[in-house]
Amino acid sequence: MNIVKYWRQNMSQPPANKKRPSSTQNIKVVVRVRPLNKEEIEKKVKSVVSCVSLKEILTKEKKYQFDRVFQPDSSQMDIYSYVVAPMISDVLEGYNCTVFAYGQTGTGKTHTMTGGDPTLSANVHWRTDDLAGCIPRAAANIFDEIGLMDAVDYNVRVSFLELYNEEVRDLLCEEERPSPLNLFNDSKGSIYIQNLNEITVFSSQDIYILLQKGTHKRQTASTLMNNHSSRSHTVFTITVHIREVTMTGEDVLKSGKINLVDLAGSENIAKSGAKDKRAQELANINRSLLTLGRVIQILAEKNNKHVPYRDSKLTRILQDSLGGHTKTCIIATISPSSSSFEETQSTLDYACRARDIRNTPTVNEKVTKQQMIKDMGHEIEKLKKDLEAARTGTGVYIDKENWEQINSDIQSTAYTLNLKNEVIDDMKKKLAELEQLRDTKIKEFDQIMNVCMKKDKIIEKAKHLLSKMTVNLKQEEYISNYYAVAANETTLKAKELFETTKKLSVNQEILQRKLENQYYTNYTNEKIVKEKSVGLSQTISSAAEKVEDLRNSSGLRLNNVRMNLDFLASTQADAVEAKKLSFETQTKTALESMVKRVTCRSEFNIGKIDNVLGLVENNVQDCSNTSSEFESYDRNVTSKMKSFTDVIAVLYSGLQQQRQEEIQQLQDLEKFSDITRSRIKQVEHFLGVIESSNVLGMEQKVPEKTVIEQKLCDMKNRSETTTHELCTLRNSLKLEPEICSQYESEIIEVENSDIKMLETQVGTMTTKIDDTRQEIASLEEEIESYTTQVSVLAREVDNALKHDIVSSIIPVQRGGDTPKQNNLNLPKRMGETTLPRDVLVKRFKDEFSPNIENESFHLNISTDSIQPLEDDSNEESRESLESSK
Ligand SMILES: Nc1ncnc2c1ncn2[C@@H]1O[C@H](COP(=O)(O)OP(=O)(O)OP(=O)(O)O)[C@@H](O)[C@H]1O
Repeated sequence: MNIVKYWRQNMSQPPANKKRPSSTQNIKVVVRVRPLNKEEIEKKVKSVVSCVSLKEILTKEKKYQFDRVFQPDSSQMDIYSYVVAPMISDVLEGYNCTVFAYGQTGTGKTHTMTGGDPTLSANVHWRTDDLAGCIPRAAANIFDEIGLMDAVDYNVRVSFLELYNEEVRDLLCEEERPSPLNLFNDSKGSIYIQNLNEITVFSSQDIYILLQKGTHKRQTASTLMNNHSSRSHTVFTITVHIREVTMTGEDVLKSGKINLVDLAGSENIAKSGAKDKRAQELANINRSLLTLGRVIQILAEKNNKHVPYRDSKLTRILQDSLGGHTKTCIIATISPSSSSFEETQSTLDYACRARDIRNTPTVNEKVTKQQMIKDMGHEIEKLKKDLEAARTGTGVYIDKENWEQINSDIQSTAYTLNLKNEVIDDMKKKLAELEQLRDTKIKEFDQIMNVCMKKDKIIEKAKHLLSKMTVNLKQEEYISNYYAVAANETTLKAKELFETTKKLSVNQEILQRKLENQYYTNYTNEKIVKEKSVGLSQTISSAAEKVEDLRNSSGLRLNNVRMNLDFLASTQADAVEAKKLSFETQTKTALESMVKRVTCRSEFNIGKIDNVLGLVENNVQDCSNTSSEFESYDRNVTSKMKSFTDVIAVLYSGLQQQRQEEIQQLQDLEKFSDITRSRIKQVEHFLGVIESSNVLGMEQKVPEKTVIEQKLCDMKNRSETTTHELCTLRNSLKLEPEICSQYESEIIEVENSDIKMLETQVGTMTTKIDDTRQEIASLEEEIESYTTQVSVLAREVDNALKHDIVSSIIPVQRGGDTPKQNNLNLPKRMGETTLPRDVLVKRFKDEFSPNIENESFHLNISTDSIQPLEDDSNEESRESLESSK
């Protein structure tokens, strides 16, 4: 086993467990815009992309940013220098690198990766060759670089495969029946393509030849978009193995490779016009590109989703280059043509997404010579054991052919096993994916259920709203019908009004003429009234003067009457007062003389008189208690009685003798009392006369009746007291008849004089009352005459008004017949047509509310069903109008 074979078997991909940790970096993405081709120039196709800067490109819709943008005039070398050249040194350092061209068909992928026929420019240096693409340049560049290195030993190997209709083909295989190329995941997780030829090359020329050979074998076809359209994806791989000696003198083997991928162009089937086989090719191309796009999308999103590398062989082959340990660069090729705008936009979006993919480029492990010897020693040992077993017959000896057959069977079994394992792995992964998908779907289902429930609620609400809206719609129909009827009615009313207005204008003219006549007549009458009013006012003023005179004269007379009455009242009061005083004085004097005589005549009956005197004293004290007016008199009597006590004592003896006389006197006193009583009656009679004579307020002016009655009452009391005393005296002392008669005569005298005086006073008063009556009668006559005069004056004024003014006023002349109001045909219900909406809505609800909830509710409104509003409704309308105001 040579070194290269060893490497191929053990180190073609860096083993996962032997990789050194490295930093991640984004995939490099550049855009190359091809120039307009001849055809496009002829058709004067417009360019729809513009390179704004080295890193920005602008389409008519969007601006994109990339690691670099190559304009249409960019050279092949420009692309190579920026994209591939840096990778060559990486490859030589032990990195795996990948460059792939992606883009719409005919945009220059093959031109960029391969370029012109490299064998034709064999004598041209790759740097100066204008046509050479990235692959021949990389080949030449690698050899240049290796030549510059102090490599002890190196090996450059090339493989070239194509992926056509999901089938891997070896483009460098010269066998007529090539072995099938199967993809394996080796024990280290890397992709291994079984039976793929790797041809060792020693110069760039070797590579050019192989490239040319392989390119010839590649599936191409002429399409509408490209005369030499590649119908397959190709991967051209240059692997470099370098043996070098370390500082410690140790031999190490390092390896790096570069994959140069030229993808088949994505294409619109309709645009391409592909049919049958070509359509099948295109579908496969598009499917694999779609998977590549999905892988890029998932890797760019970085959401730890499963990356579907296994969905296509293209992505399986490129697995390590996308999100793996490879340094990767994508060259997106686009056409500037406006006819390809959609594809260009799609390619740019695709490329833009790919910028987010992050790889972790890792240097392949260098293998030491010792390790290699050790591993190879193990191998030799195994083979030795097999040989020994064969020689000694302890093992199994098998014929060479059989052995090869067994080996091939083992290999095919291993292959099948591997396939099965792959299938199992795939199924496990798919199972995991399905479980994940199931969980996701359950969550989605729950979410959908929630959404459904919400939607159900929304639908319920919508239904409710719909029913409401239906009712509203019907309500609107009802209202609009109503308004239509109302509009018709209004039109009719308007016509009626128009006719009425015509009639009114005629009537107005008649009324106008009447008014003018009326105005003229009123003006004339006003003038007449003014003239007559002057004479009437004079008459009224003379009447007023007369009334004033009468009022004055009657006032004077009334004052005289009043004064006379006042005088009469005052003189009467004075007379009564004087009479009172004289009566009291006389009574007092009479009593004093009577006491004196009694005292003198009762000397002999002193003991008995003591008793009588005590009684008299008690009586006098009683009299003083009953009347305040007699207090002073009582005190005098008492004091006199005291002074008389001594005298009485002296006279006591003589009293016995005079007893008979006293009895007589008592009898006389009784008579006196009778007379006094009759006088009192006379006074009462007198008072009655006075009372009956009160006319025209005289009652107020005559001395108060109550006062006289009081006095009379006092007199009665005193008279009774005196009578009582006399009785007592008569009974106890047997008063002498002489004394009594003397007393009687004295008292009669006093009484007579009093009565006379009273009679004269009464006569005077009667006379005065008669005078007053006469004056009142004359006054009444005067008032009557005054009333008569006033009534005469009033009649005069009345006559003047009736005859003088009214007879002078001109009667209003007729200006024509006043039109009858009945003739006017005015509309009676003008308010009906302007019925407010609120009222209509209320009426609608009242009429149809029981049916509104019913689904089958159908509003069938005929114009007949709309009745004019009753008074209540008018009231409502007015209320609603007011509220709306
Ligand atoms: N940058 C460029 N400068 C000059 N000519 C170019 C450029 N890019 C492409 N072309 C020309 O355009 C034509 C189509 O190019 P190419 O075959 O490389 O496209 P493609 O993308 O590989 O197409 P497909 O996907 O169909 O294979 C070729 O004739 C090529 O020479």
